[in-house]
Amino acid sequence: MGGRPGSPVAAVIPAAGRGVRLGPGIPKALRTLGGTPMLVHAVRAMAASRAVSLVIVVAPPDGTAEVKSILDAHALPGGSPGGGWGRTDVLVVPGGETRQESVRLGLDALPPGYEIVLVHDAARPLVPVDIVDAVVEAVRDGAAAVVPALPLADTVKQVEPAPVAGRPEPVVATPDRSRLRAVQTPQGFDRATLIRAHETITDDVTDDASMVERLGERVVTVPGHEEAFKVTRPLDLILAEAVLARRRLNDGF
Ligand SMILES: Nc1ccn([C@@H]2O[C@H](COP(=O)(O)OP(=O)(O)OP(=O)(O)O)[C@@H](O)[C@H]2O)c(=O)n1
Ligand SMILES: C[C@](O)(CO)[C@H](O)COP(=O)(O)O
Repeated sequence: MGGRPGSPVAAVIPAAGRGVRLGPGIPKALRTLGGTPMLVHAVRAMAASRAVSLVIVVAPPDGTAEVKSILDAHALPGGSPGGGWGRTDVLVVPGGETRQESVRLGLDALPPGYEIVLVHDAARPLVPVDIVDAVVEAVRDGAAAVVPALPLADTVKQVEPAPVAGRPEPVVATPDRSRLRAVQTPQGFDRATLIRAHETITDDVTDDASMVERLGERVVTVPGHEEAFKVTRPLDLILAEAVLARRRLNDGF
């Protein structure tokens, strides 16, 4: 592939999940971190990259108006009309039943001209801009799909799942940990490849890059970052608050 040096970049942020594993409450993306909704942190993280000129937020299906008003309330003063995020425009569309469906609905709203697309979980609010830029650069250099990845700290076992949760599960294999990676977002794509993947793969998958793999296309990694972790369970929220507090201390506000 020849590379896409100057292509404008759009980011789709799926934010329509309920956050069941985080516990009862409002949708996860709207829960606050340091007093600011997680989704706003995620939009800021994308807009912090000079490459990203459009963010498409995929909101809970019954929460589009609320998400728009939250984003308006946190927009920068003097931003572009309807956007308010400096160089970056922000659109809000309703999401679906699964993450995969929400991403597809976000892609349906993608205007022409954006040949590079990032997909970033609202649930990864603290991803550093260097990771966003590294993913963009790798797609601009010609990769069809790019994922930020980290080595694992734990040994991983493959099991025969128990019919009842919590019961012992027979271990069937221990994959070589040195060849495993935990992958994060933003994942970056050549637009046409990502759209073809979403049109072709209909069974449930847990990330967009695996859909591209199933097309037989090459997916590559760039180094991820510990602070790009996904807020999934209650302890993650405590960790995210601590990371944010440390950043604010270091930045002097
Ligand atoms: N129907 C869905 C489900 C998930 N997501 C988004 O996909 C990202 C990753 O999903 P996850 O962390 O699993 O979030 P939830 O689905 O909200 O969490 P849970 O599985 O605990 O309910 C989140 O930003 C979430 O909002 C989405 O846009 N639409
Ligand atoms: C896309 C992802 O964040 C990559 O690690 C992850 O697969 C999302 O999983 P979830 O169960 O939808 O949170």
